[in-house]
Amino acid sequence: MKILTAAQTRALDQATITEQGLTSAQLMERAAQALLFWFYGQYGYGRVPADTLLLCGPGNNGGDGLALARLLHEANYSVRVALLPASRYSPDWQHNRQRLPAAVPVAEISAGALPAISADTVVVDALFGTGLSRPLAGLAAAVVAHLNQAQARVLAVDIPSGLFAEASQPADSAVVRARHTVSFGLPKLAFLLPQNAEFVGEWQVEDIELSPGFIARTTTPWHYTDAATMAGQLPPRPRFSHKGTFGHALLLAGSRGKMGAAVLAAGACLRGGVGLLTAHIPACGYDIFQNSQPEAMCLSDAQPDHISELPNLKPYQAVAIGPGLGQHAASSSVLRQLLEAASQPREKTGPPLPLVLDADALNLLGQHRELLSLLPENAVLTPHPKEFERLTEPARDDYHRLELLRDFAQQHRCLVVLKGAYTCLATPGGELHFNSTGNPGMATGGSGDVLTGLLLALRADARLLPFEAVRLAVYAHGLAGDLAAHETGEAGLVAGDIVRHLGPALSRCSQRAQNTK
Ligand SMILES: NC(=O)C1=CN([C@@H]2O[C@H](COP(=O)(O)OP(=O)(O)OC[C@H]3O[C@@H](n4cnc5c(N)ncnc54)[C@H](O)[C@@H]3O)[C@@H](O)[C@H]2O)[C@@H](O)CC1
Ligand SMILES: Nc1ncnc2c1ncn2[C@@H]1O[C@H](COP(=O)(O)OP(=O)(O)O)[C@@H](O)[C@H]1O
Ligand SMILES: [K+]
Repeated sequence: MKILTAAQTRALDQATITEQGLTSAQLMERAAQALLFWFYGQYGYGRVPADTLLLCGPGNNGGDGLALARLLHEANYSVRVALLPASRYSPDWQHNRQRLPAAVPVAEISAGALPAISADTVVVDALFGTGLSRPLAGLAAAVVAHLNQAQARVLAVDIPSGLFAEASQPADSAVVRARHTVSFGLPKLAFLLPQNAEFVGEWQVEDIELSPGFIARTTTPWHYTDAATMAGQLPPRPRFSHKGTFGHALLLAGSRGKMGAAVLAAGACLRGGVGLLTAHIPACGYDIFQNSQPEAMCLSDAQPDHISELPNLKPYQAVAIGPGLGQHAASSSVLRQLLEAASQPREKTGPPLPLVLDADALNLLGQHRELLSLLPENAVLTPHPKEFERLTEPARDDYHRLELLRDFAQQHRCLVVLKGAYTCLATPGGELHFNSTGNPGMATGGSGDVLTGLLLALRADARLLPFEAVRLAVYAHGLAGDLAAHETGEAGLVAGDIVRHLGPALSRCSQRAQNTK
C-alpha cells in the first residue's frame, strides 16, 4: 500500500471524482458513511453516547463533520455542532451545512463562547484535515487547547487537527490529542512515527474507493506493508525440493552469558524454512547450543567465551553475524574479515554473499565506520534507533531519522531495517517500507535475535530477491508476534513464543503450490 503526501491526496480526491463521474459532495458522503460505521462499531445501535459534539472547521474536513452530524442525527444520536468561523467556507462545507437538519443544534465558536465539553462528551474533531497549511493559531488553537484539557473521547476525522501529514510542526503547536483517528483510503506518514502517537491514538483507514489507477500511477518513496501486500509472497516448496534448494546458512553468534541470542536466532532460522543451518559459536556454548537446537550443525570456536575465528565461507549461501556476539577485539576482527571476504565477488557474475548484521556487529560497525565501505550490496542491517544513531548521528526528530535512514541505505547500497513499532525498511533505491505487524509485547529481550534468524533463512533462499526476502521476514516476524500475543497476552510474550509462531505466520504469506504434485 502506498503512502501519499497531502498534496497527492488532494489530487487523488480529484482524480476519483473525475474518473468515477462523482460530485465532490458524493465523495464526501462516502467519507461520512465510513465515519458513521465507526460509530456503529463502537456503540452499536442501542448504546449511543448521551452527547456527541462535532467541531467543524471551514474546509472539507469540516464538511465531513457536517455530513456526519446529519447521518448521526438520522441514526438517532444526540448531536450538536460547533462551527469555527472563517471568511470562506468550501463549497462542500456549504452544501452539507444546508443539508443539516434544523433539529441539530449549531453554535458558532468564539473566544468567549467555547463549546461545553465534559469527560463524557464524544467529540468529533473535524476542524482541519490535509488542507492544513500552517500551525494552528488564534481561535483554532484556543479550541484545541480547550478540547485537549477536557480529556473527552476524541475521534479525529482523517488526521488530528493541527498535525502535519508528513512533517513536524513547530514545538508547542496546538494539535488535537485524539483517542481514535479514522482516515480515508491510505495511511498518512504522520501516523507511523512515535512522536505523533500521543495525537493520533488508535488509527484506522477506511476504504472509500479512491481511484486505484491514480494510486498506481503516483510515485512515492513511502509504502505500508499490510496483509494484502504480503499475500502469496513466500513461494511454495516444490514437490521435489531437497535441503539444498533452500540454502545453507551460517550464523555467527553468542558469547559467554549471551548464548540465548544464538539459540533464538538459530531457532528462528530453522523455523524460517532454511535447508541447513550451521552456527559458529564460542566453545562455552557448545553443549547449550547442541542440546537446544539439534536440527542445526555447530562449529565451536577456539576461544571459550567469544568468537575469534571466521569459518571457511564457501559452503554457505548467507551469513548472519551479531546476536549476543559481544564486542571483543577478536570478534571485531572476525567481522572485518567477513566483510572483506563478502565484498569480493564470489563468482565472476554472481551476486555478493548475502549478509545480515545485527546487534553487536552494528555496534562494532559504529566504532569502526571505515568498515562501512566494505558492506556488500544488499547487506541487511537491523538497527534499533540507538544502534542506528551509533552508525550515523543523533536525529533531531522522527522525520529527520527517516532522512538519515534513507540516505544511509542509498549511500551504502544496503537494506536497513530500523526496528520498532512500524519497523521501517529502507532500500538502496531510496524507498521506505513501513511494517504493519507486531505489538508492544515484542519489546522484550531476544525479539530482535529472532528477526535476525528469520532474515538469515530467507536471505539464504535463492528464490527470493533481497528486498522481497527482507520485507517478508519483517512482516512475518511481526505477524508471529501478533499470533503469539493472542495466546500469551502482550506482557507474557517472550521471544521464544515468536519463534514458535513463525511457521503459521509464514504460511499466511505463502502461495498455494501449483503443479507441484
Ligand atoms: N480523498 C480524501 O482524502 C478525501 C478528503 N476529504 C476531506 O477533506 C479534507 C481536506 O479538505 P480541505 O482541503 O478543504 O482542507 P481542510 O478541511 O483541512 O481545511 C482547509 C482550509 O483551512 C484553511 N487553513 C489551513 N490551515 C489553517 C490554519 N492553520 N489556520 C486556519 N485556517 C487554516 C485553508 O486556508 C482552507 O481554507 C480531508 O482531510 C478530509 O477530511 C473527504 O471529504 C473526501 C475524501
Ligand atoms: N511496540 C512494538 N510494536 C511492534 N514491534 C515491536 C515493538 N517493540 C519491539 N518490536 C519489535 O521487536 C524487535 C525488538 O528488537 P530489538 O530491539 O533488537 O530487541 P532485542 O535486542 O532485545 O532482541 C524488533 O523487531 C521490533 O520491531
Ligand atoms: K481533523
